[in-house]
Amino acid sequence: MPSDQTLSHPAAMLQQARRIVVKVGSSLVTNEGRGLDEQAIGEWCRQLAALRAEGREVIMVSSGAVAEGMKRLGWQTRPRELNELQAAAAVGQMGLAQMYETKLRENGLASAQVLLTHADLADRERYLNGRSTLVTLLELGVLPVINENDTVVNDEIKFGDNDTLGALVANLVEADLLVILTDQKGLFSADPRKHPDATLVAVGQAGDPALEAMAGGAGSAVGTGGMLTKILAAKRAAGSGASTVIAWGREPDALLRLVQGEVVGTVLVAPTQKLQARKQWMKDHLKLHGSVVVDAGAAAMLQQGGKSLLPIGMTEVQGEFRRGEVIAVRNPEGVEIARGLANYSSYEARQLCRKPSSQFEALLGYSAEPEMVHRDNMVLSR
Ligand SMILES: Nc1ncnc2c1ncn2[C@@H]1O[C@H](COP(=O)(O)OP(=O)(O)O)[C@@H](O)[C@H]1O
Ligand SMILES: N[C@@H](CCC(=O)OP(=O)(O)O)C(=O)O
Repeated sequence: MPSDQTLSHPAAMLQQARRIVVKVGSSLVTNEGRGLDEQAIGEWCRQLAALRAEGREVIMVSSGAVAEGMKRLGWQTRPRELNELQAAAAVGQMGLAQMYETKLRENGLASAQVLLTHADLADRERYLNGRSTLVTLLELGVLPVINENDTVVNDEIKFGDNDTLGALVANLVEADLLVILTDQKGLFSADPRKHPDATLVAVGQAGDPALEAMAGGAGSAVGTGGMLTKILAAKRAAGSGASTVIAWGREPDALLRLVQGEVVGTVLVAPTQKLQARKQWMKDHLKLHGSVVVDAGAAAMLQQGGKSLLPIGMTEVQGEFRRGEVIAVRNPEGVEIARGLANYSSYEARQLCRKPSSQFEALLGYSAEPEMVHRDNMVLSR
């Protein structure tokens, strides 16, 4: 549970956020459907560059492809046919990517376009691939700009829900903070478009069912998820220990003020810390598929050194598993000391036992990660 201290004073949590996912909705990005809002995108990119300069890692999740595509195709009303929505998304995504690339470059940042589907993140192997690509981009100082891959899926444009994608990305990279920028100042006690006397919620606990009751559907013609998907996204993000902020996208310096500890909009604090959340997730969601036995040196590196497991320390591979499945790591006595996601299948792992990474390419025919289980995907057993 967040301490009462964090709930009443979330400043320290905001200041300490190192890895941040920022999501902006269609209505903001496209000026309520009137076309890409160059000034607003430029403003966010300026702030993102400032966050990077402070050493924080940032990922942008941006909607707006359908709305921009409709404008480019001269469509006044949102089509009902899914294939037309998908076509509009394909047209609009070109403009969206181009605009972010230009504005980020103006602020000295390299960018990358990443199009994802929910199914990509549900599949264990693709999850690892997606995670490793995003983490590599962050390490390279490149800012990933993510949207749904609308060409091949249509659930998202049907339900219009990039808020969920933002939360899934926060889960994927184990972000500290998810910031959802929208066209309202935050979560109000009721939809402010219908209830002008509604009051702004400053701080709450992610996952609190009372918040869901306050949230209504979308208020604009281009936004689709409304506040409920944002509240549910906060709950989902909290599953990996990320807190969520819902704030107005045109609030001056919103991102910069947040990381200085100011409560801007609505701050929904995650009830569990990242490490606890990761342990819980491994326990709840994943079935154990096999084990690797390691030598005493490797066991010590894991238990005391805080290191990843390298194949050179492995002595035996037990059971059959695929890349991305959960395996146990056992010490020479057979006692489980850790659990984590395997970077290699059991077939590959048997070839890599006791081998240094310099030989992986010759043994497997391709070069891949030096670790059998990366530290970020591992929890120590007690
Ligand atoms: N309790 C609430 N507080 C604030 N906004 C709400 C609430 N309930 C519903 N809304 C509506 O949600 C809209 C934001 O969602 P949406 O239009 O999907 O935006 P976006 O494109 O940013 O995802 C607001 O314009 C507002 O009308
Ligand atoms: N991925 C699509 C739709 C996503 C969407 O509508 O989300 P949102 O505006 O955040 O509620 C797009 O870029 O238009």
